[in-house]
Amino acid sequence: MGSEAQIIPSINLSGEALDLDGERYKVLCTKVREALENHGCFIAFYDKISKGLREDMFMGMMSLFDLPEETKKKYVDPRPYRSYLGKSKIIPLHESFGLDNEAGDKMAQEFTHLMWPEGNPSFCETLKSMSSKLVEMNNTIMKMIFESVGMGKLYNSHVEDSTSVLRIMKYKVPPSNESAMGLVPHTDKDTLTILCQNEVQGLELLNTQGQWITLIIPDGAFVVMAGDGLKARADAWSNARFIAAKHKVMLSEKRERYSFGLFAMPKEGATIQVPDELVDDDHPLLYQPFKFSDFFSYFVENISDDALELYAGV
Ligand SMILES: O=C(O)CCC(=O)C(=O)O
Ligand SMILES: [Fe+2]
Repeated sequence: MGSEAQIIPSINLSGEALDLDGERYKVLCTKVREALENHGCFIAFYDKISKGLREDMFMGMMSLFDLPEETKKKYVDPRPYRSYLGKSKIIPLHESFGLDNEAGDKMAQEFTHLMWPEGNPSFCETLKSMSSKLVEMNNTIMKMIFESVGMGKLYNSHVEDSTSVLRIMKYKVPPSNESAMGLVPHTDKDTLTILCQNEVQGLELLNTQGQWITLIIPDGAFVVMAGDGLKARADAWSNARFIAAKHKVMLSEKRERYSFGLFAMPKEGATIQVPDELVDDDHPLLYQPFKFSDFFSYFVENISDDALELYAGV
């Protein structure tokens, strides 16, 4: 298992690496693209998100999940994967919140006010700072992907068309000595996911040989994963073929696992459509044009591993 895990590339996206001159920056962009083409995933080091900010985030998350169940249940949002989820029959060890970044800083204020009516200004600031830095990281990676597939000119309109959700998660310690499912196998439906965890491992990836491998994520590193949205979009931009990483969470440690992540996706109403000039015999159309939000609703109603193929596949 361990040696398999090592094949998932680790990519240094620190300030210095991003400041490389033209040729070396291009090499880095290629590394990002190839990781997403070959594995749907890579481990990223990103120093613009400091250790202190990560620690503040996990501290705040611990006090958030320690709040009474009735308080946490007050967080309700009609859109999927936002409302507080706890005590689920399918994934009883998992608890989560999904905060919409569309509302910007207001989201952090309203959320912290709802959870702590007396206020929690420090966690509010941490949430604002973390979500804006994750959005910046997401944009940096998306720009590299666009440049690597020769579509740099589409990057600005992509940013305008995108939104994101910040998900905050806790996994309880499994009740017996055996490992237990924290989150069922799935691909993310979004464009790109960036995850960060405390020191408790548990994320597993289905590799291209069909084996589950445990990702050993170094302290402070991030996991970047392509979702179904990137798979479909990359096809539409340039016939690029990315893998949407299938993953799950398995818990075996005697400590609670905390993770948070940015899920970037097209805004409501954005359509994914391959331009005619990109379709030829060598690059046949893979997906019919579709509205991302309609696909997402379809997925929520018909949970399926092959939702993208079933919904939009040619
Ligand atoms: O907690 C994690 O590390 C993974 C979370 C995840 O896969 C998800 O929320 O889609
Ligand atoms: Fe996921």
